[in-house]
Amino acid sequence: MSKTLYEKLWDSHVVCDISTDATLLYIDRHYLHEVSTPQSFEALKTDELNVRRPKTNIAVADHSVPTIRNGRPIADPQAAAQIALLESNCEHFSIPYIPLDSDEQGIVHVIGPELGLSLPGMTIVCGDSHTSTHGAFGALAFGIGASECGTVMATQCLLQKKSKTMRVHFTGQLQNGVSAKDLALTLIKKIGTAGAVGYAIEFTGQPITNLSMEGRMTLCNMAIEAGSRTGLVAPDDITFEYIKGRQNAPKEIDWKHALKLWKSLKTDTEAHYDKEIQLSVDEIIPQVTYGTRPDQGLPDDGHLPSGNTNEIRDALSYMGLEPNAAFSDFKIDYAFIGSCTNGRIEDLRAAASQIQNRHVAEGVIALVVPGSGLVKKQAEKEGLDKVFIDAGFEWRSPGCSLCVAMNNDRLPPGSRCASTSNRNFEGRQGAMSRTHLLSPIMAAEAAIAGHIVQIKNPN
Ligand SMILES: CC(C)[C@H](C(=O)O)[C@@H](O)C(=O)O
Ligand code: SF4
Repeated sequence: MSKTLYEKLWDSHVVCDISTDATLLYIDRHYLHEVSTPQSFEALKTDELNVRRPKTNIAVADHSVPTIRNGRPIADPQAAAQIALLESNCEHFSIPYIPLDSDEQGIVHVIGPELGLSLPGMTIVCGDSHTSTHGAFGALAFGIGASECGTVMATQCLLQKKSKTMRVHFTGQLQNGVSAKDLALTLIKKIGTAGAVGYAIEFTGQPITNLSMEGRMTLCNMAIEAGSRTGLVAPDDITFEYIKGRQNAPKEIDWKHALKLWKSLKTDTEAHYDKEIQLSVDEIIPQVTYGTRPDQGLPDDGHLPSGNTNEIRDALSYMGLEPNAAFSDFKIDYAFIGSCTNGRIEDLRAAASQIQNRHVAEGVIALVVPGSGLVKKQAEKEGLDKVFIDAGFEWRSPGCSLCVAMNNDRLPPGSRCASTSNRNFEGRQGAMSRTHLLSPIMAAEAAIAGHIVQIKNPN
């Protein structure tokens, strides 16, 4: 029987079907961070359970870590306690933990792939909605709740309801300066934040297979912002090339066996998707959101909507914007380049190349926060840190940073930020703060101009 990639991944992990709505799935990899796990560890302790296979788990602190590290203990007592708890829980249950001072520390969705821990064909879970990121490798990856994290640790299994399948097929030729972030924002603008609820999305078509792994991760990362817990790209030579030689990637004979399996991970030609969407990328321009949901993308003419629904009126009012105003009216106070959406080396390269000896605008605070220590190291090797610092950007240490107001990096009320992150909800970057989602080159350009700019001729 012909199968989609999702069905192949699902079927190869079924332990047993419990009912039409519940299947017990085997879980290959569990990522942990400090925010969603305290309660799961507590449950294990209360029920006197052990972790079934400790080495399939890997933990790292990212959400609450300060991105200015000065060697002193973490000043914020809540963050310090959260991180200390993760450390002691990992020690207690023999779960591998990446310490804060390691080069390998970083945002969980950046470090997993980078260390060769996210591989094609796996089931990957984490108590974090952006676990969809790892689907870029042709893995069945999805976010789970805190109590489910405990179940996975204790049993290596999870009860799940099978999703319907959706193919998002891209055609055409990407214009210069248009990135995976723009594809994601365009799709979300088209289908809405609930457009893919209940579906596992598979991204297909030449513009997708042309994307680097970084680009594919950006796209799958944002599948959740369209309502889908799972984004998938079938693995190919670009995937294999990315994985080869990474710390935890299979080696020698194991690599050969793995490759054989991985090459079979694609949707059969006759397979049926429950829903199909086609998108031509020819006309896609760099995107920016104006509102308080990722699907509130600015119309392509660069003017805000007229505010003819309560929803749009409320969004514009929160964002401090006038109906019908033009693009360039979005004066910014902050620019943020980072997060698990756009904090990878390719993102930093793109932003740095946009700077071209120019300087951050007066009054704008611009942060570059590499997604991991390894990204930071690589960027420094390439001299990107110098490009950013010379241009007036702050060069920080890895963490979720301004993507989420759970650490020291926070926007003051009423301030406006051009941000490469994935969520623009009210208060996301700090109480009463305003977020515009966009790509790394758009963020760099906004930082320099002091307002959002429609890039016509990107470098
Ligand atoms: C804190 C965490 C559970 C949350 C998530 O689930 O995604 C966060 O990472 C986010 O981006 O909002
Ligand atoms: S970078 Fe942002 S989206 Fe990603 S895991 Fe951290 S808080 Fe969540």
